[in-house]
Amino acid sequence: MKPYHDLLRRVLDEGVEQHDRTGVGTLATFGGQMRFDLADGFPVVTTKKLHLRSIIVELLWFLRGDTNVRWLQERKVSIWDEWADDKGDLGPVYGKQWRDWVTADGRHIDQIKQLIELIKKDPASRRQLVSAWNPGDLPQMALAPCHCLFQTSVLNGRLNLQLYQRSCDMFLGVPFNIASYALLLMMLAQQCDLEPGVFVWTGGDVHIYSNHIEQVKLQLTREPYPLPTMQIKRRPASIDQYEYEDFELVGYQAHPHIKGAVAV
Ligand SMILES: Nc1nc(=O)c2c([nH]1)NC[C@@H]1CN(c3ccc(C(=O)N[C@@H](CCC(=O)O)C(=O)O)cc3)CN21
Ligand SMILES: O=c1ccn([C@H]2C[C@H](O)[C@@H](COP(=O)(O)O)O2)c(=O)[nH]1
Repeated sequence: MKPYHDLLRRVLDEGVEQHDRTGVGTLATFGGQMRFDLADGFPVVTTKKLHLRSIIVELLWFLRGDTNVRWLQERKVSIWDEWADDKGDLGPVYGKQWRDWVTADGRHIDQIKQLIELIKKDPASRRQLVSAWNPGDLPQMALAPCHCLFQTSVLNGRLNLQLYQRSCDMFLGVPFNIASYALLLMMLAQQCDLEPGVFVWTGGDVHIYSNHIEQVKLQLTREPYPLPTMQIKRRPASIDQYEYEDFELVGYQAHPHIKGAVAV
């Protein structure tokens, strides 16, 4: 996870103080990139223990097309609670845009299904994109999408994926986002009979919240462990049929968890 530590260090060293929407305040830089070759192991932070169950359940929730937190809460995942209304709704966030984007002329587009069909039919296509950024729907969303666009590419029988994340909470959100998209890449590759390749993470406003600075400094004193491997124990018939029990992270060695408050 050297790219992650290097970027944390860069934000600490070069970040400028910024007053942000939440009122907490950040150290911010603009533009950053990290590359993780899945052949080198599964990219999960080892300098603090990550709660991988929340990450897997959240990804399955996106893929269900779900935008209500009840399904997450039934599985003891509370990371979206602060943004939900009293019915548990978040508005047309990721799940809606990925699985049921509604066009101006009333068509319903399943971007994930179309992506898989396109990768299989035309692996050389340079149009393998999924967007959660739907300007018409933004006012109804509880939070504008942070991981807003991703593209895949097939080279030498390997599926690569690049994410564009417009706003990046380096201490809390980004470790979740890296692991989540690495897992999505593995699932897409499995469904398309390809090997997982490189995950490229590209960030816009890359920041550390002022109440995470001490945690980040502690984290950077720790020596990373070798990366674990992620095993998908069966090949479900479609992207809709993965379950939490299908995933096993093997050999995850990590330093103790470090707590940090989420800025709402
Ligand atoms: N400020 C902010 N940062 C984010 O990362 C973020 C948001 N807001 N809003 C929407 C989602 C929700 N996400 C979250 C929210 C909370 C945690 C969090 O508290 N993580 C704890 C463990 C919590 C758990 O697994 O139950 C951690 O220590 O990583 C992580 C991502 C990512 N997003
Ligand atoms: O997956 C996610 C979701 C959210 N974040 C962070 C990035 C920002 O700190 C906030 C969003 O605030 P905006 O004012 O809408 O930019 O949440 C993340 O890192 N990853």
